[in-house]
Amino acid sequence: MNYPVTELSSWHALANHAPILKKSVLRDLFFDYPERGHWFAAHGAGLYLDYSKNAVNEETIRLLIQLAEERFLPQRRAAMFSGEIVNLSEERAALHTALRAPRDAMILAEGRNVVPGIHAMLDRMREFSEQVRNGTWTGASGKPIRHIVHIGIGGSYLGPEMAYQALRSFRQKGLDVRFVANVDGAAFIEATETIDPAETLFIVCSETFTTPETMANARAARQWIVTALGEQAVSRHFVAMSTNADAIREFGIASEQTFGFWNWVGGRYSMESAIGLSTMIAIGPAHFEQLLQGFRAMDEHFLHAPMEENLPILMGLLSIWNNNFLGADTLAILPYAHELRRLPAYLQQLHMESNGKCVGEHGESLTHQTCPIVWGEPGTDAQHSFYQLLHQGTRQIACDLIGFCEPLSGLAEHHDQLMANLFAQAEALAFGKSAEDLRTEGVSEKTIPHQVCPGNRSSNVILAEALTPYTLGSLVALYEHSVFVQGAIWGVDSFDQWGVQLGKALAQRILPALSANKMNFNLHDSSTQGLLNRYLRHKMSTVESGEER
Ligand SMILES: O=P(O)(O)OC[C@H]1O[C@H](O)[C@H](O)[C@@H](O)[C@@H]1O
Repeated sequence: MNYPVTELSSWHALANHAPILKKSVLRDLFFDYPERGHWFAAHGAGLYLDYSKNAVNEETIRLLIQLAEERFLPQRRAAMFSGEIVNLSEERAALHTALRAPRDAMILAEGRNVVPGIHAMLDRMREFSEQVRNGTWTGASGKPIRHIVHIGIGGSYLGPEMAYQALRSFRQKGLDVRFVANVDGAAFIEATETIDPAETLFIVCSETFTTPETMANARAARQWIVTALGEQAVSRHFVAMSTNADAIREFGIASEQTFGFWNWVGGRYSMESAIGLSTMIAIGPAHFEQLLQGFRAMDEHFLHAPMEENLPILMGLLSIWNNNFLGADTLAILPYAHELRRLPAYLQQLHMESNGKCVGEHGESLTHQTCPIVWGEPGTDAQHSFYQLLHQGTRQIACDLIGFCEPLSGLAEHHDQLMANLFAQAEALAFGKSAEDLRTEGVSEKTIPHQVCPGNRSSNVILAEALTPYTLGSLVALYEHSVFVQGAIWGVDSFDQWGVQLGKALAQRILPALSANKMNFNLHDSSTQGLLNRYLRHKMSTVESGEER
């Protein structure tokens, strides 16, 4: 397993095969094989994946599957699902799939079945959610809760916010959820300035319960409640999610209002754990169960579908192909659904924290490219900003276009227009527009070079019937497993994130100097010191002149 992927025979074969596909034109591939759109497609767990507009042929898929086998993907997949230690650097299992396992499943972590604990937690979440939703959980002054403020960052925030937006039409009316992640005080102020503390419940989410941003916002929230309602109100207005029960107790939140989870669930894989309490309160336990079923259905598909029909395996392998062999080192996530506008941000963390690594899981330096840069915006908005570069820029950019057959709004005509754009964009990316086409249309010779769209831009289209809790669960699990597949091929530890520690540590070193207005202590390089001095000079001058806002 510790063998560099670049030395495998399938990797060499793919490298030799790539120039043929680089030279091929998608137009010709479709011309030579008119049924291509039908055959280069797969479906499972409510999702349809059309990958025919990637620069691949049957030989490419065969070699990619060979690569997965040579990389022991089926064995690695089994190891993850069965609770083996797959996060080697932290010596942990990665058992997010257990979070959605059925009640009667048995999954062992360190010799103990984790499923009963997960369902006990889900039962408590259900009970609490119902109380908040039906008004029997009241604030300290007896008023029902109308506002939830979810405090957390990274994996303790991006999933819940994405799901809250995505499942807008399933939310309970009269109960809103706001999110505070950034340590910029503006985020807290914006979330709380128009709401009544007596009707507000804070959900503090942090796996470690030590993350400085989350702790600063939680302290601000505590102060906000205490100022308005008194110290005794804290217990009615706070709940917390963490693996660190001691830290929660120290913060002053009682164990009855604490929902734990486990260190074998990584933050970016935790939106269906207790971290999803705000989602459950917003959409209700029944819809949350459908979300879990969607996750579960994709887990089953990933486990059992043959590789050539397996959506996460195909997507993961295509990403490797586009990135490592065709040079498309960024991936644009383009949801054609207003409700999925936070999906690109969610998928950025999922991909880039998981696979943005330059060492392999055994500490060896890697010589091949790993995670693509993930970015994106919803269509059609993005068509009017960066699609110019997708169509005519100098780079190859892999695109995932995601759409739904049914509208969520009552505006059916809008939906046809939205989906027409999705289908058209995938077509335009693949086939472009040639000089001959333009000439036939009578375009002047002078502007032809500017109007030519070269085409041959790879894209996947993911289509589902409707954006429901089930579909969302399935979609998220599809990407989780695709990321796992890519990490397994590259040989990285997809479940640690050591790279985020350094900046955090340096910030903690700088903070005391800023708080104490201390200048010129030359602990830093000239650039950092210059910036600190400039910041402090301005801070001190505004304090002295009383100009502070
Ligand atoms: O949930 P927490 O412990 O507060 O961590 C929040 C986030 O911060 C860390 O720095 C990591 O980058 C993320 O993986 C994590 O999700």
